[in-house]
Amino acid sequence: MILRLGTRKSKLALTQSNWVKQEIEKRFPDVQVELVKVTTKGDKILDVPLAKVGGKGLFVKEIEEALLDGRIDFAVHSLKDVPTELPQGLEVSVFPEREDPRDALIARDGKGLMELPPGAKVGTSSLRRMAQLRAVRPDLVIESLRGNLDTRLNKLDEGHFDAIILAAAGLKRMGLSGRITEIISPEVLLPAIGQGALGIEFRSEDHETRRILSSLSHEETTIRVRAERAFLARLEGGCQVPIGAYATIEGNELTLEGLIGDEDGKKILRMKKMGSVDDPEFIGDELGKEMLDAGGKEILEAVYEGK
Ligand SMILES: NCc1[nH]cc(CCC(=O)O)c1CC(=O)O
Repeated sequence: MILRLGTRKSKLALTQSNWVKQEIEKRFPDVQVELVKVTTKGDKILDVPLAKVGGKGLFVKEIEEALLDGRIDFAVHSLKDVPTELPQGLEVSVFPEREDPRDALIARDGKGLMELPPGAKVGTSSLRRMAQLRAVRPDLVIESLRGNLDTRLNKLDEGHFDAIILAAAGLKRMGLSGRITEIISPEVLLPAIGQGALGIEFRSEDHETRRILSSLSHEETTIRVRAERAFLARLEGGCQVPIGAYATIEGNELTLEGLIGDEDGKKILRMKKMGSVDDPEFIGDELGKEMLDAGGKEILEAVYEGK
């Protein structure tokens, strides 16, 4: 049997898709996974800060069209790029074991975040990173940095920046963890919702594909990302607003920490909620509600108005 896996063409997407292909073929000797390359809008617009392009799901829309058309059977996404609302008939419900969810600093001369000289130029295009960086190091000059991983590292190496911030997971998956000069603690930079996790998307009615993909599902990852994504759904935010959420599990207890900030890092609301691992959606939704009521709503409205 052949399963067609729709993938973006970036090196990271291909690495992730090939990893899933291998894992499936290892478990199901009579299944063959065939990669089908799909170009997304997010891959074409590489010169404009993503926040300005707007629109959720820039990296997934064309892939979802291919899924709905039946040109492909499933797709592997970086979960943090996947909006909470999906087209009718599709679902993202299989989550393999999460890679490192934290952000990483890559500095040209090996310095850590707090050792960067005053006024150092730091590249990132994520509003979440920008807001939190400005809160701890208001002196840094933060500038937009887009493009795939190689492009971003090249811009650092060419001297356009003193340091850049990237998700540790992408670097690790590509074998580039040697470039990391500091893994930044979630206490300083709360990660993006779903960062470091993969989400596998398929047609809800395709039971055979679901059965095969389910074998890759990782329980702890699934509980954590379900809580984080319920928080995101309550905030109705895409990755274009300064929000983050990070879930951890100890025993039967789930802790979810959420963040809502404004772009200049002047207002940052950070709250935590704990509960049972049995109901991650409840914890995510409740934390979202509590944070909106505690001033998050006003912060988000001001961010949206500025656009
Ligand atoms: N928004 C881009 C994006 N989407 C997924 C990753 C890689 C890490 C991951 O799987 O979370 C990245 C790059 C980055 O943020 O540095």
